[in-house]
Amino acid sequence: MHRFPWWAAAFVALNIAVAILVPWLDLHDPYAIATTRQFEAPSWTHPLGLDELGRDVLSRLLWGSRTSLSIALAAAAFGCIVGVLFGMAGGFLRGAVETVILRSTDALLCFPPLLLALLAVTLMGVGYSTLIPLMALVFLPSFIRIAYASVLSIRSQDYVEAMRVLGAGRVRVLAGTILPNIAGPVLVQFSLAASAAITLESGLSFIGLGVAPPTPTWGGMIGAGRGVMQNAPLQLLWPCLMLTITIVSINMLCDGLRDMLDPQSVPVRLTRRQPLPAAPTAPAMQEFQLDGLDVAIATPDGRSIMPVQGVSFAVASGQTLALVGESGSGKSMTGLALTGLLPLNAAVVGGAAWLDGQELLREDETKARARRGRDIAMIFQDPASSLNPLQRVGTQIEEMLRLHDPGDAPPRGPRVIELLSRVGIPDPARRARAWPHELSGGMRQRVMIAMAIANRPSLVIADEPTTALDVTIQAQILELLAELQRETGLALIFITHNLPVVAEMADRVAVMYAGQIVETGAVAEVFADPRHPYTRALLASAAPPEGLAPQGLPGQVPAFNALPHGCRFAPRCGMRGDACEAAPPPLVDTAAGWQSRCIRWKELA
Ligand SMILES: Nc1ncnc2c1ncn2[C@@H]1O[C@H](COP(=O)(O)OP(=O)(O)OP(=O)(O)O)[C@@H](O)[C@H]1O
Repeated sequence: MHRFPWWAAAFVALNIAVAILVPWLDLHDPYAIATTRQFEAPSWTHPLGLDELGRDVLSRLLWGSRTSLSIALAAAAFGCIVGVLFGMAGGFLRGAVETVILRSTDALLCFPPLLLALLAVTLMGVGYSTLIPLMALVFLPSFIRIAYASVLSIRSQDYVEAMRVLGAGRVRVLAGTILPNIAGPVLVQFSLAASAAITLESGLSFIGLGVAPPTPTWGGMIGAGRGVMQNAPLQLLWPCLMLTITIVSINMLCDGLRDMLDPQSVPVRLTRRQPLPAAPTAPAMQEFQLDGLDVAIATPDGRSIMPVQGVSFAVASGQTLALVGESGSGKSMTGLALTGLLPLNAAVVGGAAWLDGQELLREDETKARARRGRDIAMIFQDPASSLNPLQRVGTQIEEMLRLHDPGDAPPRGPRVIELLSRVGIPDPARRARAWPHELSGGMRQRVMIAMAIANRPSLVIADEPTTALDVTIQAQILELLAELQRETGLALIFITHNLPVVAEMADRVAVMYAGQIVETGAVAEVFADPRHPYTRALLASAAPPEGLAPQGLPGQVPAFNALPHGCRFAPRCGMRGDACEAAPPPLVDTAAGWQSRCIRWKELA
């Protein structure tokens, strides 16, 4: 669960309420002087005692919060609203508007805040009407910069473009789509500005440039307390304490609000229930073997779901295992669990995996990191976002080599060119110096493959590696993967939705449904005679018999927090019977190396 900082919110709310209601509170007069009662100790009548002029400290502290908070919050809010408006306009409209706004911001930044304060006070005198616009001006550039940079980074995102394609006007796109998406950094900046404004106001009051005495302010109280701190340290303690707690609370509150606005900002961490039990002895039958993998994900309501449950398979050296299934069936989570790259809110909670006889799931992060890219490599779906846009492709491949062979290795340039040439990139010496954006999608995926095989891994996990490419390029990339596999003998786990491709290039297939394997076996056998109704339905929707249109599969994959008690596929299955809904079916052997999770598989054959 996102932990909202309730205590911080309560403190800020209380502080603001006191600042507003202080004239109506039953407090001593903060200006009433009693020179004979200087520094009187705390008592029931004066809970925080009296100050150097015999004035009630509690009353001055609470009246001080009215002064300090009103100036700080008004200045930060004013700077925030104006700064965000200008920053968004500059980032969205670009051109002359952008130039004028940015150059004016630069000019403002040339004035040191203290110098600006001295100038303003000299010209306009001390007081609210000077401090609020002055501080707003000091914080304005930071808001303009934050809003401008955030808008620049998201203005070309697909979801912003989609709003424009749908016909939304500029104001609507700015207010409805861009503003909520830049709210996180703006809120953080607001908390910093509000805290800085409280400190600045206190600092100015401390040196006599803020609100004029005898008006109570925290800075004024700190200034007075400093002079007597040897004899009456409490005079300094109370305003400092108030200042510190207020600043910490405002920062925590703004961080909490940012997390609430952005569901992705702090993923819910899964509380690791127990460490994994010791792994059974390595079966070491195949290059790679996975046994009973369970992955749990924490949900925002504080519970957890199991998007991968009891998944087992093996891949021999030089073989390809295809993981297929509808979207959300747990294929990618399985791949990420094997590489130790699960999101923060997910964890492996059961099972064991062996690669070359070494158990992977119990390794600490240092070992797992050393293994990634060396023994296990992963190829992702979209080469455009997998390559670093700011590094030449040759440098990125070199980096991959250096990561696993640091130190005085022989020059890596020739190996980079050899790798580029091996993945079919023409003129590799020149292409090594290209930026990712200068290459086509197919070329970029070839570069990703070159990076994946650079350290000669034993296992490659390719997660829909051709989905982002056009059909002709898809065929070339698949052919390249098959060739490399023949050459190097690597074991390949191929995650895909494309069943004809599976038929073409995989040796074995594991069909996943709602987090479980429902059928697994040799591709030729499973595709010719599927022994689970889900496999049959998938095949019918992908490659229908001659002359028939593809048949869709009615219904939806069940949500992981509302799984059926019995067979997970039963609600969509034309063959379901009472027994199917009564208990979860086990994965049973239907022949050697061929398993199905259907209790009626014989009727299918
Ligand atoms: N970061 C996350 N936080 C919460 N739930 C997640 C997260 N990532 C994945 N899931 C959930 O885990 C389940 C399995 O997701 P996974 O990405 O493994 O599916 P998939 O079979 O690879 O789907 P696709 O083919 O669309 O990539 C899905 O229901 C998804 O909603």
